[in-house]
Amino acid sequence: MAMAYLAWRLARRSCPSSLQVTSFPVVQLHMNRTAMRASQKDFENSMNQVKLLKKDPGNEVKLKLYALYKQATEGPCNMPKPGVFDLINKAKWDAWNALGSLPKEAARQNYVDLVSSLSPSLESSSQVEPGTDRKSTGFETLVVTSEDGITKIMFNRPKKKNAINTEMYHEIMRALKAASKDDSIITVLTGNGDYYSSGNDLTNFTDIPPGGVEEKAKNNAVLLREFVGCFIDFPKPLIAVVNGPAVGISVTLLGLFDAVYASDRATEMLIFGKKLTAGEACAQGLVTEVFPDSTFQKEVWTRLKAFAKLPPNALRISKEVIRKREREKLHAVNAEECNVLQGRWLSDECTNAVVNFLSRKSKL
Ligand SMILES: CCCCC/C=C/C(=O)SCCNC(=O)CCNC(=O)[C@H](O)C(C)(C)COP(=O)(O)OP(=O)(O)OC[C@H]1O[C@@H](n2cnc3c(N)ncnc32)[C@H](O)[C@@H]1OP(=O)(O)O
Repeated sequence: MAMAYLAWRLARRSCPSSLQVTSFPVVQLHMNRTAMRASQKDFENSMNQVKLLKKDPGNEVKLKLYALYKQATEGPCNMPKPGVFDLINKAKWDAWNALGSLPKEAARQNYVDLVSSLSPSLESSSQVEPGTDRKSTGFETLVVTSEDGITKIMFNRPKKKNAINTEMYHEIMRALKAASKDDSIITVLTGNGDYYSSGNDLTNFTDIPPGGVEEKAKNNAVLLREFVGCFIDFPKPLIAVVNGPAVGISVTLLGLFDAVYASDRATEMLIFGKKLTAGEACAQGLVTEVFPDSTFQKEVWTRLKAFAKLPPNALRISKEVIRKREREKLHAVNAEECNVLQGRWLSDECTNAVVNFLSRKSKL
């Protein structure tokens, strides 16, 4: 895909000088959390978060929280059953009693999960204890976490090399919109597994609506325009942590990030199907800085943590000043390219390329 204007912008981008670093293994932290049961600390953080709920979660959820809290701290219900007219205490007793012999640890985990699922309705988490790791649920294709001023949006289809299917396009847009409004200072996109992303999921082209391929191409153009538009308009510093190879739309988007850090394991496939190494992409201004794969995560996250301590308003305003002149033009180019692509998706060349890929492993 030739995005001439972006390519021109990228060619002007220079690699900034090094910044100081400290240790910040965010990825490891996240993996440990998911692999283990909720700790007492997680439980206490969740109790604090409940106090910050902006919206009333409703009686059903409050009863569930009460019951899980009692079960986690005292074990199975040990109170005499209240009388039928003591409605409130009876409802609480019923909820607790319904948990039966659920172990304390499981109740603690369920409590943490339940609070985590309520996180979109949390009050500004600037009031949340520093260092608290909040994980947003409700995403099928992403893992979204917020910690130490950094919202991390991680593509999470590693078995498909993080190919972007229709659901993932929508979820990325949703995550970006939420990140633009949350209390994080910077937003990071990265990939889970050995790829950053293999670009558009080519099976997207096989799901043909009743209006046929023309309707499909039109829908794709609308989706792509909105998707790229979210990146053009994103108000906070946006950083790509390119952990492995990047292909197609995932490369094109890099031009809309404020910094792109790449592992030297990353290769990018660009115009004319040429593969660029991360070093070559850096020399061309597409990548800000390249790190050896062995130290990539540690060095990059350390640096990002330092960024996230910078004054948030100054960062936002600087981005606005730098980007506002080009935003209108980028939207115009985006609209034009989506129109062109709508036609290209109906071409024999595109059909053949998709069929060739899908028929490699008899996916057709
Ligand atoms: C709204 C529409 C927007 C359109 C604009 C966007 C345009 C683009 O992004 S164009 C670029 C599209 N991407 C590609 O053409 C890449 C296709 N993939 C590959 O060439 C290769 O898979 C690879 C080089 C990325 C990796 O090769 P390899 O290491 O040999 O691994 P596999 O091919 O076995 O892949 C593992 C697994 O993942 C599936 N997969 C990988 N990429 C995609 C993809 N882009 N779409 C769909 N599926 C993908 C692959 O089929 C394998 O699946 P299984 O066979 O089920 O294991």
